[in-house]
Amino acid sequence: MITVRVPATSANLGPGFDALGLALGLYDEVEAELTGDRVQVSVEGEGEGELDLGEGHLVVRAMRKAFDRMGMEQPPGIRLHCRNRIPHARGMGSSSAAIVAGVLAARALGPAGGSGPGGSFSDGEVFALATEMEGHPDNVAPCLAGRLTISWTDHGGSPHMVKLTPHARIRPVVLIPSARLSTEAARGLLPKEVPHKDAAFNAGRSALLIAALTLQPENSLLMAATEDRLHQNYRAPALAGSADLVERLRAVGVPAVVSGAGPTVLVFSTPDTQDLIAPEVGNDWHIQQMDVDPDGANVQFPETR
Ligand SMILES: Nc1ncnc2c1ncn2[C@@H]1O[C@H](COP(=O)(O)OP(=O)(O)OP(=O)(O)O)[C@@H](O)[C@H]1O
Ligand SMILES: N[C@@H](CCO)C(=O)O
Repeated sequence: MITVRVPATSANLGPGFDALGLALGLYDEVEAELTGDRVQVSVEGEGEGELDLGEGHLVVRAMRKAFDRMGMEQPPGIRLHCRNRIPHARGMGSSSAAIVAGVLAARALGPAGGSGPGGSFSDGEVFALATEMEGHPDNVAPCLAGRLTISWTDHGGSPHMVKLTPHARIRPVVLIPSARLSTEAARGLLPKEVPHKDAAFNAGRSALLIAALTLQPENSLLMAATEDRLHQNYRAPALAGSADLVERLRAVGVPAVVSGAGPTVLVFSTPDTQDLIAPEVGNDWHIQQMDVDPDGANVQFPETR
C-alpha cells in the first residue's frame, strides 16, 4: 500500500488566468493498493457521504487513465482510503489534487513501482495526463511541484512549468465561504473574446505580479499586480459575496483576488496588511492563514513511512 499526499492550490492569482498557481499547506491524503476484484473507496472529511465510491470516483478515474497510458492491464481491484481536507468546488484546486493523487498512485503501483525522471512514466507524462484531465495546467503545476508556478501549454498541447519561490514576507490567507461554484459553471460565464486593451492590461499585471511576489513584496505593487480584467468581473454574478468581499478588502488596501474559479478569496497579506483583513470579513467566511507548500505532491512507499 502507498500513500499519496497532495496540496491544495490557488490558480490565476488575479491577472494570471490559466497560467499562475500557488501551492498551499493544506493536504489530501490517499492510501491506495491493488487488491481483490472490485473498487472499494472510503472517504473521510470533504466529500464524505457525497462522492461516488466506485469507478466514478475522480481518483479512481485518474488511476484508470494512467494505467491505460502506461500500457498496463487494468487491475480489477483497487482499494482507496481518502482523507480529504481540501474543500470541494471552492477554488482551492480539489479536482487537480484528486487527479494528481490518482495518476501518482497508479504510477507508484504500476509495473515500474514509481518511476521518476527517465522511468517508464516520467514526471512530464504525469503532468501531461493530469493537465489533460483537468483541462488547464495552472492548478496541476503547483500541486505537482509546490511553491509558485508559471505554467503554459506548447503548440503540440504539452504543458510546461517554471517554479519560483515566493518572498518570505508574503503570507497567503484564504477566506472560504460555504457556497460552492464548480469550475465548469464558472468557465461557462467567460466570453469567447476580450478587448485587446484588457489582454494588454493583464499581460502587464501578470508580469508585475511575479516581480512583486518574488522580489519586491511591497503592498503598493501587490495592489496593482493583482488587478484583473479577464475573468473576475465576468464571473461576478456567480460569485456574489466573493466579488463584494474582494472589493471591500481592496478598498482598504488589501490585495485580494478570487482564488481559482472561486468562490474562495485569496489575499497576499504582508506584515503591513494582515490586521486589515478580519474586520472586513463577516462570520460567513472561514479565515485561514496558509503556508506555501514547498515541494508539491509526494508518494510514501511502505518502507519510507
Ligand atoms: N478528493 C476528491 N475526490 C473525488 N472527487 C473530487 C475530489 N476533489 C474534488 N472532486 C470532484 O471535483 C469537483 C470539484 O472540482 P472543481 O474543478 O469544480 O472545483 P475545484 O477543483 O475545487 O476548484 P478550482 O478548480 O477552481 O480550484 C467536486 O465536486 C468533486 O466532484
Ligand atoms: N484557471 C482556472 C482555474 C480553476 O480551475 C479557471 O479560472 O477557470
